[in-house]
Amino acid sequence: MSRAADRLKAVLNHLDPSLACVRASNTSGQTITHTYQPHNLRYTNDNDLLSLDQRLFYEKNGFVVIKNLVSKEDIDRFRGAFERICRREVSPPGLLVMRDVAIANSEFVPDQKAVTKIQDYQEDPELFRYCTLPEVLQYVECFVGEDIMAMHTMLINKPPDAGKKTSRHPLHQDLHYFPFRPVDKIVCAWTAMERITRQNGCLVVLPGTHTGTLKEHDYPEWEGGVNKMYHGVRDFDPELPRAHLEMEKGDTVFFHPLLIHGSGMNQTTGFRKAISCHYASAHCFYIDVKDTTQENIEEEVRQIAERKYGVTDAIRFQDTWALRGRLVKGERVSL
Ligand SMILES: CCCC(=O)SCCNC(=O)CCNC(=O)[C@H](O)C(C)(C)COP(=O)(O)OP(=O)(O)OC[C@H]1O[C@@H](n2cnc3c(N)ncnc32)[C@H](O)[C@@H]1OP(=O)(O)O
Ligand SMILES: Nc1ncnc2c1ncn2[C@@H]1O[C@H](COP(=O)(O)OP(=O)(O)OP(=O)(O)O)[C@@H](O)[C@H]1O
Ligand SMILES: O=C(O)CCC(=O)C(=O)O
Ligand SMILES: [Fe+2]
Ligand SMILES: [Mg+2]
Repeated sequence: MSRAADRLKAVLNHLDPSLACVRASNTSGQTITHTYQPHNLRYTNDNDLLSLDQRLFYEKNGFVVIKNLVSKEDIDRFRGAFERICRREVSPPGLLVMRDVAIANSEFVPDQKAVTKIQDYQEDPELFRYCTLPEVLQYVECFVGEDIMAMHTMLINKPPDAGKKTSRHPLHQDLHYFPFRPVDKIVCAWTAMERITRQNGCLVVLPGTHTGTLKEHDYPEWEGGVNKMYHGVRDFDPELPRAHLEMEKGDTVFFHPLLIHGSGMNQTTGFRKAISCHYASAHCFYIDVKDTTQENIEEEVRQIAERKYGVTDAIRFQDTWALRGRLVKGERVSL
């Protein structure tokens, strides 16, 4: 970032919000004038980590990619932990193993369906280390503040498409799954565990959609089938510009829970891996989703809990989150 921008940032931090514009001099003594709109910086905090350009990018687009954030060594360790789970050498409590709806052969276990993702790895110490990495948390703090909960953990192992396009993830907003607010105090960290391209199904985002509202979600009408709980935004404007986020091993994208995103099919023979965690401020609060568009996902979670644990109404949707959430920094307040 330029010196002038640095100085502008310093000015902005001490500015009376009622002022309409600021003037600063650049290094050659010329006066530059910038319009200051306080609401433009509603999504990020200043902790001297994100540059002003990166903050403005997130404010405008709803995501920011940080190159080479997680080390290759750590990623190799996460991969090892994932393989141990696939080989059934370990079975952390609460872990959900999901197999692709169309695939019958696994990467590691013959005669088993391929693991397409594991979810809720909070009791696997090696995998959960990802959620506590200081290099990740320092960025998370820029979005949610100092008291941080790790709410939702996944390792996605997008399989080679079996020919039915079921390896796609429909366009969606993650907030659809979350009964907690405020929305701006939630952020996802998603780290590429290898080189991820359009070929193997990179993340696809609709920049700027984080400024909208939560939309109605349901299963897309795809001929080849859709994975359980992979709801998509019901009406989205197909003309909206898309950004295909091609990333290298270790690159990490932070994105807002209203940002519409998905991923395309994996047209390679390898399994495309990414590890992610959704963080929320520990000051967030639970909401009741009854009579909202989120009722349909609440009902599906209830059915799965019933099938898996034999519980019916004993556990509320909010409780399933309170049980899985883990404090990773500061103080646990209301989540
Ligand atoms: C920000 C958040 C974004 C997201 O989290 S989006 C995705 C959220 N996904 C999830 O929460 C994962 C949901 N998955 C699950 O709960 C389980 O994997 C699932 C689908 C219940 C299967 O559980 P298991 O009991 O381990 O599997 P099973 O082999 O006994 O099958 C039971 C019945 O489920 C079916 N099934 C299995 N995998 C599926 C799939 N991928 N898509 C759709 N249906 C699937 C399977 O055919 C079987 O059906 P049936 O009982 O024979 O009629
Ligand atoms: N009808 C739909 N409803 C919801 N999501 C969709 C629909 N059709 C496609 N998508 C999703 O839109 C996203 C972007 O698809 P797009 O075709 O732009 O990318 P891709 O398939 O990754 O790349 P490429 O165009 O190179 O094949 C993917 O997440 C895909 O799953
Ligand atoms: O890794 C991917 O394909 C995206 C997964 C995703 O967006 C999700 O599970 O919510
Ligand atoms: Fe998502
Ligand atoms: Mg496509």
